[in-house]
Amino acid sequence: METWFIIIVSLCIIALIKPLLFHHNHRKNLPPGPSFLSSTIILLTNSLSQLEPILKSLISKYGPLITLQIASRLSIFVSNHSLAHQILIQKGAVVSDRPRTLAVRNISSASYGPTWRLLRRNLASEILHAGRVKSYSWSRKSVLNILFNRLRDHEEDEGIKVIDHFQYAMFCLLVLMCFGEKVDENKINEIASVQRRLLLLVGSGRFNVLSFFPKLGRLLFVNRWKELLQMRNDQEQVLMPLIESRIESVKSEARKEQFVAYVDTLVDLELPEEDGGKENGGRLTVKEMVSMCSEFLNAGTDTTSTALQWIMANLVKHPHVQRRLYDEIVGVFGPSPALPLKGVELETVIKEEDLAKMPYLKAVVLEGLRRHPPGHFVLPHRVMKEVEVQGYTIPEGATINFMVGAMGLDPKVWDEPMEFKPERFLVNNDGDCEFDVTGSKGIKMMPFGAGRRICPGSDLALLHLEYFVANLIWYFDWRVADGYEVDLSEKVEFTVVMKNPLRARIVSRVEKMNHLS
Ligand code: HEM
Repeated sequence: METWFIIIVSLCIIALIKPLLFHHNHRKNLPPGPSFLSSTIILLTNSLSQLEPILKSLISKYGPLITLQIASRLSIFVSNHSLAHQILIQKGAVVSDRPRTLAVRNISSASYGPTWRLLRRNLASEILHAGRVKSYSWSRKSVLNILFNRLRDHEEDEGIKVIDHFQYAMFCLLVLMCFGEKVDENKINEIASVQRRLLLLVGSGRFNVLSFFPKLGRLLFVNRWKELLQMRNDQEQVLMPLIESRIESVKSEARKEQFVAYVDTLVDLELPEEDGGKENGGRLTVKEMVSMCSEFLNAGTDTTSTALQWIMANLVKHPHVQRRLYDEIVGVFGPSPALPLKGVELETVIKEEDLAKMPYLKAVVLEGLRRHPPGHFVLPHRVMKEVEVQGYTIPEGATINFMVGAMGLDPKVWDEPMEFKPERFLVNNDGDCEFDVTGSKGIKMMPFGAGRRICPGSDLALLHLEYFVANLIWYFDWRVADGYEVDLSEKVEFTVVMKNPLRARIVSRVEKMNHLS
């Protein structure tokens, strides 16, 4: 018999006994949900994203606020946008912690407190503020060139599997912002491979038991624990030399004038004393910087390339939407320029400061994020102080999860929610695109979360998406590859990706011959 089976049975027994011992006073007033035994099995055998279909059937039985319980740990699921607003915005101060997970130093898993504030403020004010983002605009143009060259290598193909190129391009971009260096294709592939392995394994749910029961899990699932350590070790082997080389080169006066990379901002951070600040003289260790850089790379690559693929798939599937977007671009910037010879830099690109002139482009990107948010859940939040929601009591220590995917498709909020209709985001059908993606006044969808833990990279992500979509459509006509159908079925990896990746036939809008003549 499999060891994991014995463990699950034992955990189920603990699950049955422990709540009776410790939580009988709260149980009466908890949001409804299935029994401890069902909850335990559901939570231990699925990753958060794999839970979605099970949760949808539980919602139809119990309503939009559900409790699942495993041992003494409560997981609450919220599928309704106004409840999400009530909890994340109105009661944000008490739900902004994170559950304790496998200890790594980064922003997304930091407890709500001084260290989280320091790390998040550093990212927001040193890297993601508008001025700094603008200083990286040369890197976006450079990566657009890389992407175009890769696509043109396959222009004659029957159908290009574009996701590989999107992922590669996003990695190039984020690696540049993170380490400040252009690295060669082999190195990018090495970084991408080690980062994706980590993401996919964590996303598979195999490490859930280590997160739920960190001490017991390490003892009982020794091999799984070793596998995780090995992966972290591999990651350190790849990222540490890049960090160390950047630190060394910044020390030399000659490099000081160059642009600021994420690593540069981590070097001088002083951690609060109560959170390990005494070790290493209050500074982050290089291993901790590996975790921080890993978070930066994963947060900005997988999510954005997933979203880009979904958007382009919809533009291929709905030629009238692509046409309208193309007309808008031509209306603002004129006819598509000719592609330069391969290997020659693009002279003309749509500049990022001009993206704001295109409301339909913005609407297309927002519709992509509504219909296919890369994450169907935000990261779990931990309740810091007992809180009342809709007459129920959610106790301190409970975990709250928000069902982003379900909110974007709620027929009570969205007309024909399954359809791809960017115009729903336009005021008066063809005016401006006005939509508050932060949800601070009210939540209709929340692809970036909402409240104090909202994604700090949302503006950068929207810029990347608008910039790449606009330039890809200005230069190329995107068509369905022969013998292929755009299939919008989903598959859960770390993000929710296309089950059958997009294969598109990409035709340059202006023949190269025109340019040569
Ligand atoms: C389309 C692209 C992106 C999507 C859909 C996305 C979505 C999200 C979501 C749903 C969360 C969790 C919010 C919560 O727990 O309430 C999050 C957190 C986070 N994201 Fe993003 N994100 C994207 C791009 C980026 C980029 C480009 C960066 C930075 C380079 C970034 C950095 C982060 C960080 C550091 C957190 C943790 C915040 C915290 O715990 O305080 N994300 N993101």
